[in-house]
Amino acid sequence: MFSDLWASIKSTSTPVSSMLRTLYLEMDPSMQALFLTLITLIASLYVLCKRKTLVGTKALPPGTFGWPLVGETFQFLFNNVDHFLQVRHKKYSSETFYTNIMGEPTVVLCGPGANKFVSTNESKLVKVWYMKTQRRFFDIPEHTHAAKPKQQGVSSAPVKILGILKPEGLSSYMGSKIGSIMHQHFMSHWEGKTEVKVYPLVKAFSLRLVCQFYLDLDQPKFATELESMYFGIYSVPVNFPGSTYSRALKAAAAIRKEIQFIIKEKIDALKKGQVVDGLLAHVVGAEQGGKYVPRLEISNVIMGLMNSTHIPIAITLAFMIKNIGQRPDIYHKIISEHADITKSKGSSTALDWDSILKLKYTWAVAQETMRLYPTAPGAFREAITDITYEGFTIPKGWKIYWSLIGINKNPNYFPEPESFDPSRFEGHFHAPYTWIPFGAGPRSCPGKDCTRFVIINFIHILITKFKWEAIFPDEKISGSLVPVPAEGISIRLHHL
Ligand code: HEM
Repeated sequence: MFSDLWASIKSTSTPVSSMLRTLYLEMDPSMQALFLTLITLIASLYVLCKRKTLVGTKALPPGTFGWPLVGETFQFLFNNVDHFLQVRHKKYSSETFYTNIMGEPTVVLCGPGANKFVSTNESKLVKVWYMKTQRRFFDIPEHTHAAKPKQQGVSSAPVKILGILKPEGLSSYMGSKIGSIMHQHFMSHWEGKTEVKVYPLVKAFSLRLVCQFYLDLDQPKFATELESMYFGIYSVPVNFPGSTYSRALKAAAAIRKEIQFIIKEKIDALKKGQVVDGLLAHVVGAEQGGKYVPRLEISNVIMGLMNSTHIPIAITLAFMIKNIGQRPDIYHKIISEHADITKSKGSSTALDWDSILKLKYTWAVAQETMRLYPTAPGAFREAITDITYEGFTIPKGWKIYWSLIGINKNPNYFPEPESFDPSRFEGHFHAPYTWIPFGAGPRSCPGKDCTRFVIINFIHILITKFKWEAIFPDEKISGSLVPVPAEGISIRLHHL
């Protein structure tokens, strides 16, 4: 907090701040600490007074700002997110409340009404807002709200990548790669084993996939860095040595440096007229106004995609495998669904998109997994103007935390919410806007089809080669905002 405060004094250039700066620099270290404590106290009092004024003048939803400066950031980041929401829903008997997260006055919205409201008012009443962690890791300038590239038409690089994520691109481009990656993965990690730990294995698989797919690397890299960065997004952005945030910052810098180096290699090869293969070469080679797309831009897009793909796919696969292993009824239903496809295709090649679409029950199992073990708990927006929502005001400039999972375990929307029941997603659809793991509206996830493609392909190979059961069905789940299998999910394997 002190370092942030000092950083903001350093970066502002009013006469008062220059005076404070001069004063600070002339003090000895003990006086400097006292000085910062005093400033913090004064700032807290100021924030308290300002809050009183804000709360007094607007018809805000119920809620509290929590502690001065830190607000309810710690409860949000470190309590289980379901608990954070449930406590406040009970207290305020509403799916809308205000709080302070990451030093920002924030209204938390959840429920079908909120899902429809936020997703249909993108760029009209709300715009995307990134936490400091995201801005620092992905090099997003403070006031950039990263409108979708295809809407702005600025850069062809991200558009080219996102095009490949569409179903037709997935089958033709990713299909050939994923087939051989899965074959090698199962040969080296599963074949011949009688017991395995699933989470480390599926992480290794998805790491290999992202390295091969996005960077054209045969040898996977960045295992620790990508994980640090992913979980560092939900950390307190104070950069002291050893903190989650500091580790994640270092990890992001290391990944960016390495990716830029790989991009440079591709550019050099292209300049020499060599034939360069792979998605990255395809993007790097795309010229904009006679120039190659800036390296920084490409590396940020690639980092974002690696981050969105690696851990979410691994966590979803791990919990899906665990639940299938605990439920013979689900296992048998999946096996019979895959039998026809296996007969016509064989089990060692990747399934094409048409086959993926036929495997509806397997997707229902994945959907139920994402309901109970969601990897994208929510997203931030900023109010572009004073917004009236359900009779309350969300003042202009306030942040909105759009909880995508707030009703995932609400019995009004999902009866017997704790039971793993894929049939909820079969045939009859749940009510609109009740289940949106990939978001909704113009900023919804462009990786939804890719997720479905990878997960179903993986389960297809697994189910046609093995039968399994979970060794510790009651294994604990760690993680507060994103669920992580605490012990890695051990299963007993039987080769078919
Ligand atoms: C379990 C898997 C996944 C889940 C649950 C998920 C969820 C989400 C959600 C909820 C958003 C919207 C955030 C918002 O509204 O601000 C999002 C955005 C995004 N996702 Fe995914 N995602 C998954 C996998 C993927 C994959 C595999 C990719 C890449 C291939 C991907 C790429 C992206 C990108 C680039 C965005 C930003 C879109 C934008 O800002 O317009 N995601 N994801």
